Amino acid sequence: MTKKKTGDVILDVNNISLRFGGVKALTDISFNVKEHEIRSIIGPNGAGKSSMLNCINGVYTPQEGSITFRGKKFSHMSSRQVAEMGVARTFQNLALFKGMSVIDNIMTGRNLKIKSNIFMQALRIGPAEREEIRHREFVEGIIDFLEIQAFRKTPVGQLPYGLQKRVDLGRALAMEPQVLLLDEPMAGMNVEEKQDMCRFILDVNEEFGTTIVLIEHDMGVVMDISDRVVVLDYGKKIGDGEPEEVRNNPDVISAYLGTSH
Ligand SMILES: Nc1ncnc2c1ncn2[C@@H]1O[C@H](COP(=O)(O)OP(=O)(O)OP(=O)(O)O)[C@@H](O)[C@H]1O
Repeated sequence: MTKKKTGDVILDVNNISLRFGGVKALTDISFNVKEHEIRSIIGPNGAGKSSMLNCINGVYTPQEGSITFRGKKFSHMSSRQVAEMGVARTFQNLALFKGMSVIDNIMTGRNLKIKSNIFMQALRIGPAEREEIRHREFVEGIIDFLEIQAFRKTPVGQLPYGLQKRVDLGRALAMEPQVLLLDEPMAGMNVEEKQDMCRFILDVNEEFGTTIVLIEHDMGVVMDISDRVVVLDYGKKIGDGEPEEVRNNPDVISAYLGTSH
């Protein structure tokens, strides 16, 4: 297999520590993510993976450390500011509007891009109407890409779980992100749904050049699609490298087998 070409560092996590009262969720974590890379974060339950993602996208503010995005360093940033910088996220527990249609859910991902004010949008006048048409066309493109045309008007709550996860991915893609954070995109899926999701993640990465940071428990998937993997255990980094390197790391093996605790 030819080695994929990745670019410069787009996201640099520097010495992040995060505590909740007495619980050390993350201790002095550093790693970087390169442009166009699929970078996975793995680790046993409670290792700190979601906390790490929450620090990157501004949900949690770490007590120590900083995150540099395209050379711009920040230690406190709101989720909105992070989104405006081109970082989108999907959620472990879906954050969709169950009563709304697929198309309307994906449209919510365009919110940051909508320029006309609420008054103009409500009346659908002039530029607001043209803008809405442009955004809807963009969203239709995502619906085609994710092969969910048949469900465009279906309320999301009526779809099987695997398709709801796909809609969540569509909502994140509607933001046209440079970096996409995926929190367990395949959790709870059957084998076929996992294969589909894998294909979409690879296509997003290859066709749009989107950098992907992935949390996933399925080791087969992680080892198959990741360029590099960072491993956390009890909030500490115990491994970092290409899949083969990580797979053979004795600390990683013992963390997964439970022999180190
Ligand atoms: N909001 C919170 N308040 C208090 N403790 C928290 C909070 N979020 C996470 N923690 C704790 O921080 C540690 C890391 O949790 P986190 O959810 O980041 O791990 P994880 O690797 O994503 O786990 P899982 O694979 O089970 O989703 C755990 O001990 C957890 O209980």
